[in-house]
Amino acid sequence: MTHLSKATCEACNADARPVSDAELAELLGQLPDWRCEVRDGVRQLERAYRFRTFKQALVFTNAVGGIAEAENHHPALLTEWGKVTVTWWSHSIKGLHRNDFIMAARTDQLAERAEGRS
Ligand SMILES: C[C@H](O)[C@H](O)[C@H]1CNC2=NC(N)=NC(=O)C2=N1
Repeated sequence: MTHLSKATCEACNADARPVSDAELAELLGQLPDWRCEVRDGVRQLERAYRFRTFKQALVFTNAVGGIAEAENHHPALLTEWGKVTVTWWSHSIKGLHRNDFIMAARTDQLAERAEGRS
């Protein structure tokens, strides 16, 4: 089975299939630091990363923006002093697609290489 971070996103349109409850559990098992939140009935994947400085948080924020642009799949990003909260979901299906788990795994890869993690 391909690790999520090595998988590629597929084009996701309004009739794409959301992950099932069983797939959600299985995919979350591969992303132990992420949690599933439900906001206005929309399932979202979320993780906070901590940094020593705001500048390092901002550098990481821009790096996540870079992979989002490359894959045309975009997160919500909350950048604070010492912390970046990343939230992935698929707007087109108002829920979670396999793409969101791929991008969460790719986000973890960026974090592993980021400066100033605390
Ligand atoms: C037109 C463009 O491809 C779409 O709007 C893309 C852009 N980025 C996106 N990002 C996310 N998270 N969900 C989407 O449905 C989405 N759709």
